[in-house]
Amino acid sequence: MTAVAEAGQARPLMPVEQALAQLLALAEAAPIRETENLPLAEAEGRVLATDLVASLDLPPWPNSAMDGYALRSADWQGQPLPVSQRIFAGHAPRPLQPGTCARIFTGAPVPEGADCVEMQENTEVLEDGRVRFLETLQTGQNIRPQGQETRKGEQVMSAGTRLGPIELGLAATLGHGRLDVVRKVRVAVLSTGDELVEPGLPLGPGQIYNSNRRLLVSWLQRLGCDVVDAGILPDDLARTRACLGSLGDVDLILSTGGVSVGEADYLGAALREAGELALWKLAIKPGKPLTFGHFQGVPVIGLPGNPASTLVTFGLLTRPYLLRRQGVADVTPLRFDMPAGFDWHKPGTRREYLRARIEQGRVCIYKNQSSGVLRSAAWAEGLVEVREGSTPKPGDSVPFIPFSELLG
Ligand SMILES: Nc1nc2c(c(=O)[nH]1)N[C@H]1C(S)=C(S)[C@@H](COP(=O)(O)OP(=O)(O)OC[C@H]3O[C@@H](n4cnc5c(N)ncnc54)[C@H](O)[C@@H]3O)O[C@H]1N2
Ligand code: MOO
Ligand SMILES: [Mg+2]
Repeated sequence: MTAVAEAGQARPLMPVEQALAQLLALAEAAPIRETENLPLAEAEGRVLATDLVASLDLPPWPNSAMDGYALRSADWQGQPLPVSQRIFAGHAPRPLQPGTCARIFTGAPVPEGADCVEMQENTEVLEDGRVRFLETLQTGQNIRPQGQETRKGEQVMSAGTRLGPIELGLAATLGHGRLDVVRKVRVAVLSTGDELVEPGLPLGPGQIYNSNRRLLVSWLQRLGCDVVDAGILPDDLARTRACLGSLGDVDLILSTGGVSVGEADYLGAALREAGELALWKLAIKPGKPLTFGHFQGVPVIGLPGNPASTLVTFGLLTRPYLLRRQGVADVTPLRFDMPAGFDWHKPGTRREYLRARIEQGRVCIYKNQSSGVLRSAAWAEGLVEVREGSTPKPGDSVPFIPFSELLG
C-alpha cells in the first residue's frame, strides 16, 4: 500500500444518500425496544411505542358550534318560538320540547329532538321572550355531529410518532392520561482534542474553547436523549481506547474530532484497530471524515471536529440515526425550493451545505463558509444544499433546509 492510500486519500467518497441509508439500516438493526408508560406531562419529545387507538367517539355527542338556539328545523314555519331550556357546556340537556327552541352555547350538547342550531346574530328576542329566526334554517347547521372527528376504534397515531405539543394535545382529547413511549436513547458525548478548554477557564497557548460539547449536549437534550457528558479526551491512542471502553451502558458514543488523517487523530484509529469501522469519508462538505463504527459492540459516531462540520453531520446524519433507533419512520427534514440569491462558481465533488438565510425571498449565504466558523450558523436560518458538480446562479432554485427542521 502506498503512503497516500494509507492516509486514506485513494478511497472514493461515499455519497450522502448512501451514507444516510447505511446509518438508518444500522439504526434499524439496533432498535431501542424498552418502553415506559409516562403521564402526558412527561411525554413531550418522546416517541410513541404503540399505536394509539381512539377509545371513544370524538365529539362524544353532538354539540353546538355556536352560541344561539337549538331547534327542530321542521318546527319552524316562520313563527317565533318560545325558549324551553338553557343549555351550557358541561351540562346534560333534557330532550327538546316540541314546538320550542333551546338557548344553547358553544360546546354544549345538542338536545335530543333538535337538528339545527341558529347563531344568535341571526335571531331577534321578542319582549315576551320568544325568539324570531331571521333566516332559513338547514338541518344539521352549526351542529358538530358525534364522531365527526374520530370514531371509536380508529387509529389516530402510529407507533414511532414523535410527541410534540400537537400530538400530546390530540392524545388528551381522546382522554389518554398516559402513553407508552420508547425509552430515551442514551448518548455519551466525548470531545477529543488536546487543544480544548472549557468556556469560563483561561486559555493557554494553542488552546481553544470547546464549543462542540455544548452544541451537542444541548441539541441531544432537545431531541429527548439521555446524555452522558464524558468531557474532554486528550489526543492519545491508549486513552482513547480506554475511554471508549469505559462509557458503560450507552446506546451511542458520539465524539467530535480526531477522525481525519492527522497524526493526532485517534478516534478512527481506535475503531479501525478494533476492526469495526463501518463508514468513513463522505462526499459532504463540511463533514467529509465522518466516521461510524463499533467499539466493543457499542455504536460510535465520530463527527469531524470543525464546529460547522459537527453541526452539519449531526443535523443531517446523526439526528436521523438517533430518531430511527427509537422507531421514528419519517426522519427526513423538509427542504424548500427557493431562488438562490448567490452565485456559486465552483462545482464541488462533495455535496455542500452552506449556512444560509432568506433575505427578500432569496437564499443568501454567509460570507465565510469555512467549516471552522460557527458564527456562520448563528447568522444563518438553515442550510442550502449545493449538489455535487452544480453551480447555482442567482434565481436558480435551490433546496433550503431550515434549522427548525433539524433542531427538534
Ligand atoms: N490532510 C488532510 N487534512 C484534513 C482533511 C483531509 O482530508 N486531509 N480533512 C479536513 C476536514 S474536511 C476536516 S472536517 C477536519 C476534521 O478533522 P478531525 O475530525 O480529525 O478533527 P480535529 O483535527 O481534531 O479538529 C479539527 C478542527 O476542529 C477543532 N475542534 C475540534 N474539536 C473541537 C471542539 N470540541 N470545539 C471546538 N473546536 C474543535 C480543532 O481545533 C481543529 O481546528 O480535518 C481536516 N484535515
Ligand atoms: O469536511 Mo471538513 O468538514 O470540510 O472541514
Ligand atoms: Mg484532525
